[in-house]
Amino acid sequence: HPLWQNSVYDPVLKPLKISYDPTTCLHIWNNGYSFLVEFDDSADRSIIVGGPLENQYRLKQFHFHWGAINEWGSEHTVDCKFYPAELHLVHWNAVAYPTFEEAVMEGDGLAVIGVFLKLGAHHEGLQTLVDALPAIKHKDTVIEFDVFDPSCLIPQCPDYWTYAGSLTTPPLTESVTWIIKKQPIEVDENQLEAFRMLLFTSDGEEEKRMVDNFRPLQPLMNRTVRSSFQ
Ligand SMILES: NS(=O)(=O)c1ccc(C(=O)NCC(F)(F)F)cc1
Ligand SMILES: [Zn+2]
Repeated sequence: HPLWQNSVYDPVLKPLKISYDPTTCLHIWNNGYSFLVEFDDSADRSIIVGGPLENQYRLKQFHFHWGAINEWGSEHTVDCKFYPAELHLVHWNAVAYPTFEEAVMEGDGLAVIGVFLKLGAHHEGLQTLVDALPAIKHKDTVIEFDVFDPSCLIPQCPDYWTYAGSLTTPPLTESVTWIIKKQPIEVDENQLEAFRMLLFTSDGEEEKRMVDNFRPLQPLMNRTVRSSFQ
């Protein structure tokens, strides 16, 4: 969604508090749309609270969206500008709902932190993920991933935009409180290229490179985007 132009500063918005336990990391896999790092969400061990949220939310997985070239790839824009990639950290409201699947259907069910990736310096923390990608080149391949702290992918700057939105892939349910960080993280060209080496296709099928796995921009309609900063 086009951020900034239609956003209004909300002084009531609190800082977002993020506390992840790196040992809740389970595995990294290629689901045929993106690559996901999944976490053990059977207890409140990796959670976010505060910001625009009423409850605390549990981390379930994170994944990315990216383009075939650096001119586009993100699912949100700032000043009409796309970033080459966007990270989504997906959390669910385990206080209000017994399962993730149920939370997906509720207006306050999910909270997704969006982080823009921009071309720049090498990102040490991301490299750990990049090194695992060749092992999950094909759809439905998975490798164990024991310890990873996703906080290393979230910029220090506390500023964010927030709005009530939806999943960006089917079933597109309107269950997401979006929290988009203003500051991007920097990654280098080799790291972006590593994303583009993944395949949408399974082993043995005709290879289709996993690129442009983003939803096209959607109209904001009558939604208000609030900013935590002036
Ligand atoms: N790209 S996004 O909006 O962060 C996004 C986040 C999560 C899901 C997801 O879990 N879909 C599976 C479900 F829930 F069963 F439907 C889809 C999209
Ligand atoms: Zn996503």
